[in-house]
Amino acid sequence: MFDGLKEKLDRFRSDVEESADADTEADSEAEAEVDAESEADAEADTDTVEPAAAAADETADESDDESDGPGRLQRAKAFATGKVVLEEEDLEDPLWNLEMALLESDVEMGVAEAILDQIRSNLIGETKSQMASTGDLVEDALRDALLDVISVGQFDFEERIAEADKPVTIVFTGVNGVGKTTTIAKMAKYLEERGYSSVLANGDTYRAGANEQIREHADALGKRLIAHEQGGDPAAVIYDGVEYAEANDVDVVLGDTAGRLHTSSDLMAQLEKIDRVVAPDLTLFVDEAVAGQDAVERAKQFNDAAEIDGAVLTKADADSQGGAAISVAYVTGKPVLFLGTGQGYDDLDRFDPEELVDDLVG
Ligand SMILES: Nc1nc2c(ncn2[C@@H]2O[C@H](COP(=O)(O)OP(=O)(O)OP(=O)(O)O)[C@@H](O)[C@H]2O)c(=O)[nH]1
Repeated sequence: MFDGLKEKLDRFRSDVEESADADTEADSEAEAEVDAESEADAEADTDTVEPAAAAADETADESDDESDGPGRLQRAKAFATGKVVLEEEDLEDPLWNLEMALLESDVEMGVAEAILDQIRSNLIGETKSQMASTGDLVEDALRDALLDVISVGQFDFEERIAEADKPVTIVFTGVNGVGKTTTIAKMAKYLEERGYSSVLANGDTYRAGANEQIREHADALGKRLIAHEQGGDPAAVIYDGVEYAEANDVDVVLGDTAGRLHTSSDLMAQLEKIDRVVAPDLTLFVDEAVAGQDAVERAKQFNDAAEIDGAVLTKADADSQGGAAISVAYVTGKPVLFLGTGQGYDDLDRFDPEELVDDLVG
């Protein structure tokens, strides 16, 4: 998962190391020069001269140093005390390469910029002791920057379910073919393992064969399915699911919806009606991690049209880029809550930003 992105992040670390180490060598030579010059000056000063001439000499020395740039002197001094200052010029090329790498990985442009800004402000002027390598500094800066964008809006899903009045109604939205129905089945299993019963309600009354598809999952998992005829009212199906749950002490209603395009005003009217009729506790947007920027754009559009509470990204097992996983929360302000990591019912992982960042950067 996200292997391509991991490699690119790793390359950024070695880029900065190379760039900073090249400067460190130059600084070490500069420091030797500074030392040699001060020794020579000290000798000359003791041998000679009038105080006024010595003051003039000092001024000349300072302007010599400034001609090399104040940063160079600061770095030479820092080097002498076993510390090195990272400067903008050390990061210029590596940051440019990182930006390209993030965009190639389908990270949304605004998200890539936020990551770069954060890294820049974390690293520039940063000193490293001999104990902390440049690589460690870069790793920390990357970790902070990624965590900032990935963990936007996170909340504890299980706590939310535990605390909500039962039945809890969760509606799943998203375009078709991305793995919505499979995700609902996985969620039923996930909840069961945590002690919650669930009923499935097929609000996808649009697509021929949708009832059969979800029924297969319901049968395989031993779950009750509420379904109406094709062409029926999706809000009515989910409403029946809620009634069934109330009558039978079922904890969670998992409502599927038709996966028509987000540009369809029909679909949005349908979601609005579901909102009015059953007031879902959570609306989860489902899309494929592998769809990259397209998934990010759809998440934004769905959220604009019918507010979502969080996202599930499926097929993360087949995604080496990671762009959607990194971008969706920052762009929508709503958290990624789960990753689909395979076709089996157990392949639904709680999205843990820290774990993901450790995996990407560690
Ligand atoms: N590798 C992998 N495949 C997945 C994952 N989630 C779903 N799939 C597969 O994706 C395909 C489509 O999944 P569905 O659940 O039918 O998609 P859907 O969004 O419900 O499609 P519609 O019902 O047409 O809207 C199926 O073959 C699933 O097995 C996942 O996390 N990883």
